[in-house]
Amino acid sequence: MHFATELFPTAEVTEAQYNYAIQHSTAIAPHIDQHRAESIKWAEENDAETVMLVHDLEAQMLFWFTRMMGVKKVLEIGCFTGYSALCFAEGMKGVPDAEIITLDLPGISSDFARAAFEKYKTPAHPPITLIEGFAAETLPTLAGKQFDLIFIDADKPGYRNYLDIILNLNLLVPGGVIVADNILRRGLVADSSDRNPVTQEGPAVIAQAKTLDEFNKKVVSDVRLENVILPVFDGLNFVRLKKECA
Ligand SMILES: C[S@@+](CC[C@H](N)C(=O)[O-])C[C@H]1O[C@@H](n2cnc3c(N)ncnc32)[C@H](O)[C@@H]1O
Repeated sequence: MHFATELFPTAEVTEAQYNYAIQHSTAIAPHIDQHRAESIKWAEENDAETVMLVHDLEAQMLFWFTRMMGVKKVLEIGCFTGYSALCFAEGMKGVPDAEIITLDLPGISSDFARAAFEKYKTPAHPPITLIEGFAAETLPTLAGKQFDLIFIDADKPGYRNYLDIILNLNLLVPGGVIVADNILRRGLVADSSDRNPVTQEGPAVIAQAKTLDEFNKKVVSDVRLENVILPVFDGLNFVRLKKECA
């Protein structure tokens, strides 16, 4: 049985299922929907890629997941316009001493994100601090801090190094979870043969997928970690640091 094609028989049915899931899942707060619309408009006007934003349903999932885990401290690698960071903030609304640190390169998307964090902040939401610079350089400056949830959604070739830094500097609390996005990269990680039409985009996308494969292999073979990869959106790897590693 071809599991995926049985469950998602055509592109139209898949789209309909995603829309159904969005409509029948707890709605995201209106200001986050508004920020998504503003981000898309901003991206179109500034020649940035709207595809960078997490999917609407993924936004609902990040909010829900933050709530479910009772998260207090979030680290995000890859802020872009701040959309996913606002989802985490909503998930931690009302949680005492909660905080979010998000990393990205200096530039206009970071300026836009910072303005949004200011615009949508309330006394009930945790503060969001955006640190600009190459994540490989800014991550080590967080030594001494620990996070319950780390969302990796930046440059794909960097994932493997970010994981090493996180583990070497104990940035993840034992029992904490890393959520790594895009780890199946449009199917290329599992199948980069000619069967996958994405390969026609050139060798760079295949090389990028190879780095994600290395990340996934490192995760599953590291005895300190336990994980599950879900083939939803562009692929999510949920990675938990075992408690006995404390
Ligand atoms: C997919 S977007 C993040 C989207 C965001 N999580 C959201 O859904 O709202 C990836 C971001 O990673 C940033 N990025 C790329 N390379 C980076 C690096 N070396 N260090 C820090 N950030 C980087 C990009 O500037 C971009 O804004």
